[in-house]
Amino acid sequence: MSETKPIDATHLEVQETLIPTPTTVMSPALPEATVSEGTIESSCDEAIKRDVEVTWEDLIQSLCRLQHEVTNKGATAHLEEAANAEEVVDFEYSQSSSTPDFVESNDASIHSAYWSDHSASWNEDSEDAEDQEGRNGAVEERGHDHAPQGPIEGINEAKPLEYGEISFKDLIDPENYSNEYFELKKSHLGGVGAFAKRDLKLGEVILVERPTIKATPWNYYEALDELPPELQAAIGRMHGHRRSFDQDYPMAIFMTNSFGVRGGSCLYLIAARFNHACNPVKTVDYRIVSGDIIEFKMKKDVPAGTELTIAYGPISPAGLYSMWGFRCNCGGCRSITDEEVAKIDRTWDEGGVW
Ligand SMILES: C[S@@+](CC[C@H](N)C(=O)[O-])C[C@H]1O[C@@H](n2cnc3c(N)ncnc32)[C@H](O)[C@@H]1O
Repeated sequence: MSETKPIDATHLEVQETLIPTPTTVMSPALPEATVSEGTIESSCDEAIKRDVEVTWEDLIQSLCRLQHEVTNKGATAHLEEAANAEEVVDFEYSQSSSTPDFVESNDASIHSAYWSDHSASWNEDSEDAEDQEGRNGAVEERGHDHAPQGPIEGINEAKPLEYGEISFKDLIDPENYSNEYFELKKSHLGGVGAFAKRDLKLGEVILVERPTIKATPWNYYEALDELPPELQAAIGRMHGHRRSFDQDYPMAIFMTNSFGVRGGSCLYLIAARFNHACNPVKTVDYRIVSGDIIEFKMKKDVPAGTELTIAYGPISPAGLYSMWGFRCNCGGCRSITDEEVAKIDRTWDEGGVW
């Protein structure tokens, strides 16, 4: 088990705006962010309602709108910046993300984001813009005092770990990771999940992690090649949901598990193991600080043994099915119907969303 101790992270710079979600949306030529201030609906839902196919353009447009809704003022600038640079724009997985308060604040059915916001704020429950600004300003003070930290036993034992650095020993065996707060083990939701080892309290920071890979879909394979074989093997064991027939498994792993950050997507071998629950039900918020360090904080009190969940982003149950391949049954959302599933499956049969 990794040891933890309070850390002094006041020097860390908090990232301005982040979109948390384990999902990344590729957009070499990013569509202009046509935004509305109204209710957020995913393109999948919209398409289903309109009885039309889900198209790549629908999805991108909807996510752009979501991003704007979530980050309010900040998103437009981010999108424009990304478009100018022809960058990938990621929507955290909400393995996205959601900006501060982001996801949750905007749509009851959407849940804050897995791969969260580009902002310093936690993707927790809604707060008004003024409050968010205040929180952003106060981030350093309130910040990292409970965060797990090294040194940790194992290969790196002699060298103190940086803030959020997970030991190599843990990274090459992530399925068995455990710290003071939670352990990874088999989940009834699917695959591996994170479970509270003791009663956890609202506000406790339970995980801080640096990315093992920070990349875009265009340089992901090179980044993967540069890792030690043990880390490549650990990544190769992760779950990957293929979103189209021409997506290979390594890319599916990256897309299923990475969180969008400014300028790319980050793969965190521990954070990626948290399963999804929609906003009202999720128990953990997350945010990105210093560009690419992810922090998970308890959103509510939970008893020992509870599976800990984050929201994969501002996304509907239909979107979750399309992007991550599961039917959300968290109790906090309207479950996707068999008819909707069949419609999305037909879209895949005809070539996938993107
Ligand atoms: C980022 S991974 C989460 C960790 C994953 N369970 C594992 O074993 O590595 C996302 C995948 O976990 C599963 N998953 C996450 N949340 C789920 C949920 N609420 N219900 C069912 N499956 C879920 C889906 O297979 C999804 O594609």
